[in-house]
Amino acid sequence: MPLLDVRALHVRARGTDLVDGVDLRVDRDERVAVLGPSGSGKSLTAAAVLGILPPALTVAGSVRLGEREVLGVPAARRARRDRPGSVRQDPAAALHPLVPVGRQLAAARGRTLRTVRPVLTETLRDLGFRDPARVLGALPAELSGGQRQRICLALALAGGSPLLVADEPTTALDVVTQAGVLDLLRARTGPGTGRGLLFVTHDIAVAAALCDRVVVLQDGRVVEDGPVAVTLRAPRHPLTASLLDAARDVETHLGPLLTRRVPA
Ligand SMILES: Nc1ncnc2c1ncn2[C@@H]1O[C@H](COP(=O)(O)OP(=O)(O)OP(=O)(O)O)[C@@H](O)[C@H]1O
Repeated sequence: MPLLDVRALHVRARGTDLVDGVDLRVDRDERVAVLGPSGSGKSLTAAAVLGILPPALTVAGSVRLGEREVLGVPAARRARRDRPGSVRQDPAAALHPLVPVGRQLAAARGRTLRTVRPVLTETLRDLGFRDPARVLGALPAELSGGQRQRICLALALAGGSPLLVADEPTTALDVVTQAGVLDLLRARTGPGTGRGLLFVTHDIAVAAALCDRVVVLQDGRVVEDGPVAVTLRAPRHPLTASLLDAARDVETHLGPLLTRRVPA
């Protein structure tokens, strides 16, 4: 049984289908990229899975987490196991600004900081923090953007759901920090971890580097769905081909710069 099974998902605003019959699934140990241009319905699809759609939007279809139907159930009314871990583009917005990071991480586990301090210290060390004690006592504003995003990843992992939904989690980060967050996502989800990842991005290079399968959206509809290696080698839909061409253009321009050596 898939971790996530979305069938014929519709999200509507005032009679217009913004998401128009999306089917997608994420299996255990699988990383799936949802790729598409701006406005194609990626974030609304992710929001429907997470239960965070604005109330003015109406939904139809089915979103199953394991065997449980959750479509239309807001995150706040869901059982903990039905709240997928969530990593968003803006980590500052995902964290309470006035509560120390350690207390937020403990609360995500439904515990007090005192009882889970050793586990959290270990988790933060695993996520590359050299000074976990300071980080546990810090307010989000006292951390860098990349550190905050790693805390959001820790929060997402602490929730207990085997499914992670990441919506453009690296878009706001510099390339070095971006690579670090992608490495962590690669290590914590996918083959051998028992976890699945739904990864929303407009960046085909990031999708290719991280995910096993890619689902391409255009105007709220799935236009292509297949293994990353096959789909990107031989795209069947013109949109996928044009996204690939754009990525190749960047590579053509960057290639000479990347191989140029700094003179000694
Ligand atoms: N609350 C809302 N009310 C009405 N329309 C909305 C609402 N939220 C999003 N939309 C519209 O729905 C469409 C899909 O939006 P969505 O945010 O899912 O796109 P996206 O593919 O994630 O784009 P981006 O990459 O720019 O984030 C867009 O045309 C957007 O303007």
